[in-house]
Amino acid sequence: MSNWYNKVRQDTNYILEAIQKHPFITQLMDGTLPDDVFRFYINQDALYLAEYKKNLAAVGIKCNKSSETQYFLDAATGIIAVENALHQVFLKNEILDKEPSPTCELYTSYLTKIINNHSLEEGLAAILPCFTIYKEIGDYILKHQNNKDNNPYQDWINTYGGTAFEESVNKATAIVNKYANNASETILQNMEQAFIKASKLEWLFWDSAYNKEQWKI
Ligand SMILES: Cc1ncc(CN)c(N)n1
Repeated sequence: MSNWYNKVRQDTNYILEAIQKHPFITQLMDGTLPDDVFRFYINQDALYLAEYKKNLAAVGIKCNKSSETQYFLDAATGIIAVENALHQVFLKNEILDKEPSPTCELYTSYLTKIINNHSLEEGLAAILPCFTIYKEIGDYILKHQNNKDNNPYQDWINTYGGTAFEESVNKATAIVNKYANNASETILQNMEQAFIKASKLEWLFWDSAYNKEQWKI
């Protein structure tokens, strides 16, 4: 049985490497990322997750098996609740800017478009990098950092490098692989395009946070 995720993971390796080398991630890893940049990111991430949660539920509802639907509904409440709690560690109930950055708007709108207007398989492929890339980055930082005792961003790193997140990522990946196994050649191509686009949007999200992206007008 072929493994769809392993193939697209290889095809998008260059995006993952670009994320690993991005100053947002290198400075997060060595603990020197400016506080205002991280807070900008957390703020935008809170806005992103509020929409992503709905997208997970929408994909889940379209799935054929009730266990798959249940998984995505649980993820929409469970994982997102963990991430929201993580945000509070850093934001400390500070009032959030309610305006999504252009990139945040682009990423959430892209997912909503694919999920609502395209096939279930493409929707599944589009939501997957949000799981897999964060796990990869969490694992990567945990493996390469040498400051676990005094990195101000350690709670963030531990969340995405942790086993609870890993289990959830593995389940999501297994569901997407299952649908890919039964998909036509055209659908497989569309799935790959959606996975690539969402992976690029992950890179863009960190880049936009690093530059504290604003609406130009
Ligand atoms: C933009 C983004 N992508 C992914 C994740 C991990 N759920 C996140 N918190 N934010």
